[in-house]
Amino acid sequence: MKDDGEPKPSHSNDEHKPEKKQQLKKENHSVRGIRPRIGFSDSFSTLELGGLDIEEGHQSENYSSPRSIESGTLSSRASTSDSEGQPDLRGTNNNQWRQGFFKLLKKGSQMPFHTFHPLKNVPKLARRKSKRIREDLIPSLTSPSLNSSLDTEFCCFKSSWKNFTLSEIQAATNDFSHDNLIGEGGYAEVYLGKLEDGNFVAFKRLTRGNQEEMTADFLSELGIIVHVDHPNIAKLIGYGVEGGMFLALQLSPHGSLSSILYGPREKLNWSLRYKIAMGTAEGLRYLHEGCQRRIIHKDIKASNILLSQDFEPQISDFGLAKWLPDQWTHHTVSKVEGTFGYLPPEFFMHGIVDEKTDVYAYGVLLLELITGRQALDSSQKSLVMWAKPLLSANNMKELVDPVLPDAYDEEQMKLVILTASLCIEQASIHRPHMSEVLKILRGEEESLKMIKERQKSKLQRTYSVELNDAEDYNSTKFLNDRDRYMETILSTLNSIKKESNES
Ligand SMILES: Nc1ncnc2c1ncn2[C@@H]1O[C@H](COP(=O)(O)OP(=O)(O)OP(=O)(O)O)[C@@H](O)[C@H]1O
Repeated sequence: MKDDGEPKPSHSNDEHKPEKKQQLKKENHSVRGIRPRIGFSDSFSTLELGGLDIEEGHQSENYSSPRSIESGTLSSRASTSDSEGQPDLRGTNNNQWRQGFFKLLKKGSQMPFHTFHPLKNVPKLARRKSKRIREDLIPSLTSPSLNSSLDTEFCCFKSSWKNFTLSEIQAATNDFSHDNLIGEGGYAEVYLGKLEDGNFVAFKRLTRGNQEEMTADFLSELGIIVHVDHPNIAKLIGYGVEGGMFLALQLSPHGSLSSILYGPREKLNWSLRYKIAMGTAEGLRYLHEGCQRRIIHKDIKASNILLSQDFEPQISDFGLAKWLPDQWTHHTVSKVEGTFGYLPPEFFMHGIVDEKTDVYAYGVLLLELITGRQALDSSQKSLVMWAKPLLSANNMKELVDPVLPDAYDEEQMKLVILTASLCIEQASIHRPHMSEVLKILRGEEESLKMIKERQKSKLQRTYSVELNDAEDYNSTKFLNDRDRYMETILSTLNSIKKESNES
């Protein structure tokens, strides 16, 4: 990048160098596509829009994820839990708007997206009640209610996003100059771009996979990010579909949390870390409970938390995110997607995805903020495994990042440690929802009391009841560990309460 005297992201100086690029490549990138991505249970955005070819008007009716084909499991669709009771997405009923979508993307804001008018009286989907998936409640793609919802979604697709031409992106990024490369994930390169009006943006260019894989990832990310609007979610400015697939995102001047936490982390004093913990929790609560649909991010990790000028965290990278219909308690996937070190046990064991998948990853993120250690260290040792004995022993001194010697608010630290402990509970039912997480982090009396009651009653329960509740976790060792763990949580709660009574 030319030195034009313009402000640059603080991380740009060294990240532009080739050595830094190599370093970026070693980051703990997300895994996508080990198992086939099929079935309605994937995000509507991926699948509904995934049938589109990037070339205008070229649309395959028999679309399927190329990963499914590669893994040879497409034909065994019915045997995967993804597909059980799933409606056929390859029906032609929605072809009309499928065909239109890429045309709209290419035409950009001249073509208003509210071509898709909302249908009135769209029935509100009921909140889920039972633990099991009610197949009779699964909306059929051809059912009027689902089509209505789709229309409602797309009426919200603002036309204000800029459709960048390739030459505009090239001009902004110095023709994808290495000097402008500010980030690299497993699936994309991110370039600093300077627009004609002098504003800076981040251009995310999808780089991995073949055309169809990239199309599915691009549309998945675009399909989610255009529907969300929250101060703690990365902001989309525009997109480009010429000569590749690009998302133009608001530039985060400090880069990602991982670039600071695993770089010059002395910069991250405790109050900034607490702010990042709170803001990320707010963003996740919004995704899970506050926006039009339940969105599971599925890849919460330090490199997907971007930091604004004043260190406000913004959740980014919706390449793996899923929409869950309200009637579904969870969604079962048949492939491992996400990032090692952040994935909960039920995901590894049964492919279960729900809000608690993100809650677990958020717990790992809290541990990273507390300890300054990475989710997986250089020898692939998990932070959770390292931290659990210290959490059980309530060993705050050993847990806390050595670069924060006593320079932290002890009350806040205790609350964050407590929250992390709860979020990484092995059994997902014992993890809090994000709205509860926020209450705990704020130290709200009522929620602390509730946790205390819950922990007490859990301690009183017999092992057999525990086993029914969480059949995955049936080793005596684990149950012993958990008892110790719960006792620690109780004692932490007692000390927090005592301190707040004294003050
Ligand atoms: N808006 C932005 N502003 C500044 N830097 C950004 C921005 N978006 C992304 N980056 C940087 O680029 C990196 C890679 O981006 P991103 O995580 O979206 O790519 P990815 O290929 O989807 O990653 P993953 O392998 O985790 O799936 C981020 O970790 C961050 O450092």
